[in-house]
Amino acid sequence: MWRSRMVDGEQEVVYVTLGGDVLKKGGRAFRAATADQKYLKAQGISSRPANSSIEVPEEIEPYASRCGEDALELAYWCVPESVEACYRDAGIRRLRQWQADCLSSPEVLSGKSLIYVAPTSAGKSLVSEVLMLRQLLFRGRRALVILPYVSICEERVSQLRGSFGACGLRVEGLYSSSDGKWHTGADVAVCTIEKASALLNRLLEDDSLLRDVGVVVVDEMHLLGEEHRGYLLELILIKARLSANMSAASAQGLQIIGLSATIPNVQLLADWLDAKLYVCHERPVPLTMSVASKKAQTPRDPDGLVPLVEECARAGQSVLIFCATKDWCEKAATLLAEELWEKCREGVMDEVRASRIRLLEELKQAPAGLCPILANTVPSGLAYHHAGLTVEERHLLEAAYRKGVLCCLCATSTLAAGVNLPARRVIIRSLKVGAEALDATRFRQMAGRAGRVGLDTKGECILMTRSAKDTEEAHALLSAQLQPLKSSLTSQRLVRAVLETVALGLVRSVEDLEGRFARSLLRFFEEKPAGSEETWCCGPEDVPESLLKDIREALAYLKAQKLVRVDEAKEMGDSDGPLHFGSPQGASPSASPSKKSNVALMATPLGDGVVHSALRPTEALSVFEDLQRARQGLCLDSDLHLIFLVTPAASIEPDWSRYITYYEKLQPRDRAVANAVGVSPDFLLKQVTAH
Ligand SMILES: Nc1ncnc2c1ncn2[C@@H]1O[C@H](COP(=O)(O)OP(=O)(O)OP(=O)(O)O)[C@@H](O)[C@H]1O
Repeated sequence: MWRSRMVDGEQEVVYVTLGGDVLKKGGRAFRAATADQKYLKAQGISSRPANSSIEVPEEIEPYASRCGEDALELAYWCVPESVEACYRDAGIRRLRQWQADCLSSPEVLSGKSLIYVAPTSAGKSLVSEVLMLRQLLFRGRRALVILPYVSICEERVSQLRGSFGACGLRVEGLYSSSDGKWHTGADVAVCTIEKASALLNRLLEDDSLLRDVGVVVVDEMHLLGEEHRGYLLELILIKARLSANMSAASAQGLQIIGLSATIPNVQLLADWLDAKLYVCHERPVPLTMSVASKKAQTPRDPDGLVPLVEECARAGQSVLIFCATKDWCEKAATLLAEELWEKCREGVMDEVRASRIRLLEELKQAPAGLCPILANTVPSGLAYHHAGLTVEERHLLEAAYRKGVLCCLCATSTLAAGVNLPARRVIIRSLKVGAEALDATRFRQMAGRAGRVGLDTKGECILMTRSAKDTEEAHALLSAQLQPLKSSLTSQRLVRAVLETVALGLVRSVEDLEGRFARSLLRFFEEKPAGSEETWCCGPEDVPESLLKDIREALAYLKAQKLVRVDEAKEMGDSDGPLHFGSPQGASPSASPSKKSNVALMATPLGDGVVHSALRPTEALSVFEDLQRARQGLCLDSDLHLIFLVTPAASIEPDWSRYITYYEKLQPRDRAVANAVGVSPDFLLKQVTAH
């Protein structure tokens, strides 16, 4: 394929050969392109999009002569030589046995969805990368990678650029301040959940989802059950699959690859996505877990943290300490630096010492300047790490820890869920995370950081306790199972799902909503009666009553808020009705459609606006109400009204008695603005009484 890419700010045209080598535009590239095309034509593969995919790359040169018989070789899976070399540089020479077993399904290699489960640090990313490469190189499709946090997105972008870049593939990160546009030249988009949802809506509007995207990779898929963001992840997959089933391109299909932690009902995910399930329990570096209860220690170190760190410091091993709060992190780093100052320096190579001094200089140059705590701790190879640090500071400290310049980080739980920074020993100092109790999911994430692949022969996790009750709870945590996955797409979240699917034209009638849409929900698979039909083409028969009731309520709400219109007069005919899937294109639906419920559903302009805003319907309606009020009279006497209008909608609950104190101090003109936007004395009184 010919590609255009930016190199040092200059546009450069390159040819990527069949074998994945990148050649600059010129005589050699043209000769290679002609030879490749001739060869592919002889194999019956034309350059027309409909016939251009290489279904069995193992039969095509140069892969045919490279792939051999050994499934642990990257070449066996048709990874181009150039990419293989990059993996080798990163320490990946051969696949692990479980990785090869997981890939070894012919159905998955030809595009069936896959859910796989493996312990932390098992090397889950590599499996998804091999499958992505097949879609990108041999089918000419694009890949969407969805990750839960910005920090992991950054890490994955640089890792994928390192490996995929070698064969001319371009990787784009869509998170934080990115404009969220997937530029045409980029083959892979790496996004957070929120950006992925907005991006998908845009792709669906352009009708380019199925034409372009061949694979969606979802990391940490068990987050689907998470209350605040999980529903958005479910909605992304619902929209993608509804679209895949509607498109004429569905023959090519959309492959969903989900990486999940061990949850008791992981089979549910596979059933829902009609995916193959692979489960591996092996950890490349064995993990031991223990509880350390408080012993009589020094007044400065009542928990006995210092000896646990000292043991590793003396052996030159790295330690991660998880603390409940930011304050604890800073205090722990200070305490350890003071207590271990001399010991931490013994045996430290001059080179490391010089690197620590350089790190201090770099921190000094960072926009926030050098924090006095870090100034004290870094020379001993210690630092704290929490959300109070700036992005630059965090990057500097993470890089230093990775290189071994720092040997101990005192961090909050966000580090466990974010970047990949393993340690020989993980110490969890409390059974609390902030004010909340430490649950099994977070505990596993933290413990999973123990043991660095290739560097350690084992990993250790020590859970510190302060009382007999704590010790009992800690032992329970060691053996605790994660909670079974349960859909969080309920009430107002279900309202959003109905609105988005209707506005995007993925659901076009009440029958469609109660049939195909209902069957695309994870809840349908949680609640469906045994033996019920699983095909998408059925109507509401078999859909559990409670689910139908909730969907009808969501629709009633949307109608009442004038976000969706139900056009009773317009019955959906065969030409404009929902496509019926699971049956050949154009074949009549197997379930006889009830004409009565086959009435058209469409979003109103306000409904479309709500979807475009990417806000929750309730938030968007409240913004709309504010804007309508502002249209009747915008108060420019002071800045308050404008500030109110541009403040992002957020569901925060203020301290109402403090709020009243501020309200009482407002100038009369500002108070008039407050009254005009609905913050009246009556309203405030009600809030104080209610809370
Ligand atoms: N076959 C392999 N040979 C050597 N190293 C490997 C192999 N596969 C993966 N790795 C390395 O193992 C480390 C962990 O891999 P990865 O981040 O994919 O793990 P993971 O299973 O996604 O873990 P987590 O759940 O913690 O994110 C990485 O440094 C990766 O380069």
